[in-house]
Amino acid sequence: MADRYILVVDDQMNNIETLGEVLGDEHDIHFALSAQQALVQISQQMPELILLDIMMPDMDGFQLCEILKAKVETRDIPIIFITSLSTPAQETRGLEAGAVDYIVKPFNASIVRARVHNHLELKRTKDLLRVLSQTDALTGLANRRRLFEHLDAVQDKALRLDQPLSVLLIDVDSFKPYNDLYGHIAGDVCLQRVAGMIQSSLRSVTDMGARYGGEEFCCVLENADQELALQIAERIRANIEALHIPHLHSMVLPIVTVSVGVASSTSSNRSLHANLLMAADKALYVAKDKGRNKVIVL
Ligand SMILES: Nc1nc2c(ncn2[C@@H]2O[C@H](COP(=O)(O)OP(=O)(O)OP(=O)(O)O)[C@@H](O)[C@H]2O)c(=O)[nH]1
Repeated sequence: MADRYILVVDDQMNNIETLGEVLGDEHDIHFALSAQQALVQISQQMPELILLDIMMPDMDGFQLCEILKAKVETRDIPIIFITSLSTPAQETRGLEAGAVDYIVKPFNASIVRARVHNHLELKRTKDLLRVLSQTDALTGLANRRRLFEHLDAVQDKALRLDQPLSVLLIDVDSFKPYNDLYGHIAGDVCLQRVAGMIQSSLRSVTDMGARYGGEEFCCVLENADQELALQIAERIRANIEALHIPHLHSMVLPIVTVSVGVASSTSSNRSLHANLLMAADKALYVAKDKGRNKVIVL
């Protein structure tokens, strides 16, 4: 698979070729002849695992490992040192720099294959667990934990880049009567459809939809001022209405509708950043109070 490759970093071409022969049948192998070249390649496409030599001119393997472990984007890439430096002190230094393993040359081909296999399995399991721990099981949207992590990150970014940031709080109207009339399982299906429509009404790269609570959703809109946030909120409201999911006991219409609270901040109004959710919640309350199926900004 193109997005699953192993990067071999070694200044000796013959070492790269040997590892290519050992692993090439089962893995996509890319190589870099220096630490600098490796950094460029990693910034273009993230490898699944790195096999790293230590003694290289300019920057050695220990330094490269430390740089990669210090960056959020690269710190989870497993690094295996593969080197002729064999003292316990050198091996300790490699493992303390953050490597998952340390293989001394000359190596045994089947042991290298087995270790690479094991570390890839471990990495894939960790990745899967991370995704599961950040995903809402019913709707597939981001869960609250992921939402708050994301909000922290985008708030910092908005301040740094001097960009506006908006959030939407979306609540399904009269959902208790929906459950009471159609049953809890139908209620779950309704939430899935609403979540799917929220997701597909957002901009793909800059927006995130999350399940905030039971029948409540939150969207984080990067680089969106109040005007754009209102447009997106209205699109979500109208698209959900257009699903025409029957709801004969709704106090609004005989179909499922949502109310939306909108809050926006600009970098000239920094104090709002911490309070965006609270402001959106107040706007949502007003949307409910004014009859539901509405988008409100205060
Ligand atoms: N089916 C289903 N129902 C849920 C889930 N989470 C929360 N609910 C239900 O959502 C309903 C929310 O009801 P309320 O908070 O009273 O609000 P409402 O009836 O939607 O009224 P308004 O929000 O004021 O329009 C409750 O009956 C919850 O049991 C879920 O995961 N599945």
